[in-house]
Amino acid sequence: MREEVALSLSGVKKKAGAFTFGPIDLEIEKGYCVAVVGPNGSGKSTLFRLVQNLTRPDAGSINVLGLQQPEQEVKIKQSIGYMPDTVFGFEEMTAVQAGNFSQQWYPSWNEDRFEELIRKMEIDRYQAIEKMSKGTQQRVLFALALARDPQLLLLDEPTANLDPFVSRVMMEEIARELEDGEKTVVIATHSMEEVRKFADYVLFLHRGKLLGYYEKDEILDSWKELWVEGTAAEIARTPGVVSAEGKGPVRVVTCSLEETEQSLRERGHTVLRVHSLELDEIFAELLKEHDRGGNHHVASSVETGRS
Ligand SMILES: Nc1ncnc2c1ncn2[C@@H]1O[C@H](COP(=O)(O)OP(=O)(O)OP(=O)(O)O)[C@@H](O)[C@H]1O
Repeated sequence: MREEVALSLSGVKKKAGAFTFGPIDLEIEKGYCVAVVGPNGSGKSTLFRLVQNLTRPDAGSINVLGLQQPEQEVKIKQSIGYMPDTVFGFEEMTAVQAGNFSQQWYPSWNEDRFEELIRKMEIDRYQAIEKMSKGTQQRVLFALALARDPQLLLLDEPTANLDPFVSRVMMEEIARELEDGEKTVVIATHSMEEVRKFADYVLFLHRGKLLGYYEKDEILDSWKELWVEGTAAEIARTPGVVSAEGKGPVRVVTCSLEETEQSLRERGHTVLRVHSLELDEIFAELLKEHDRGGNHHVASSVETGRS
């Protein structure tokens, strides 16, 4: 049976000055955590803004939890807990005032949860948000997003400016949100620790384009670094090989370990060692490949679904 879709983008495109987002086709299933990773300016925040109709697309359609943008924008907003990367709209309020303001708009608002988060995040209840440090403002945004008890949480670099202690508390709270598998959580992040800890899927963005949408465990299992006897030129043509560099032994990066190993063996190459790659190393390889003009992993990876 087809799993329910939390978020679907079809042919979505947005031009903003010199930057073009998309066109992007994407489906995120309900109940999973997706990490959106990409260099500065790759379009992570733009994606979040498009989903909420804070930015209007030039083309394409966006569906959130079965509701269509922009026709059902209000219902969509009520189902989303959005933590933006900066405060906007209620800077003069205190955290408590911002909470009171929010609960008028969000029927699922959970005041007990808000109070709990204020306490755990050590937020000053009576200080104006504009007077708070950047990190404390982030804590408020986080508490406001989670207290909405949303079906879809969009977190834009949640721990970016936080000290390690609060960062840890926040990560525990994110883990708690994911516990019952009911919520869909999308996190834009530069933190590979967050990706490792939470993500079921990883969505790679680069210059507004989708470089790939992968199941995290699958990408970690299939992308490997091999050290192989032979020459880079002959090994480069092996199925699955993304790059082959150096001489005796050759450093090979594959996106399809089994296929590459089998093919190398059949052609008489000895694989000396196989190493795991970190997600940021895989991303760097994807970027290099994209810049070389090859993006043959993208189409298949976007279709990759949970079995
Ligand atoms: N309102 C706007 N008008 C014009 N350009 C914009 C606007 N908002 C964003 N951009 C541009 O869109 C591009 C993508 O920005 P976006 O904030 O989505 O990237 P990001 O991946 O979230 O970056 P970061 O990791 O730095 O947060 C950038 O080139 C940015 O300058």
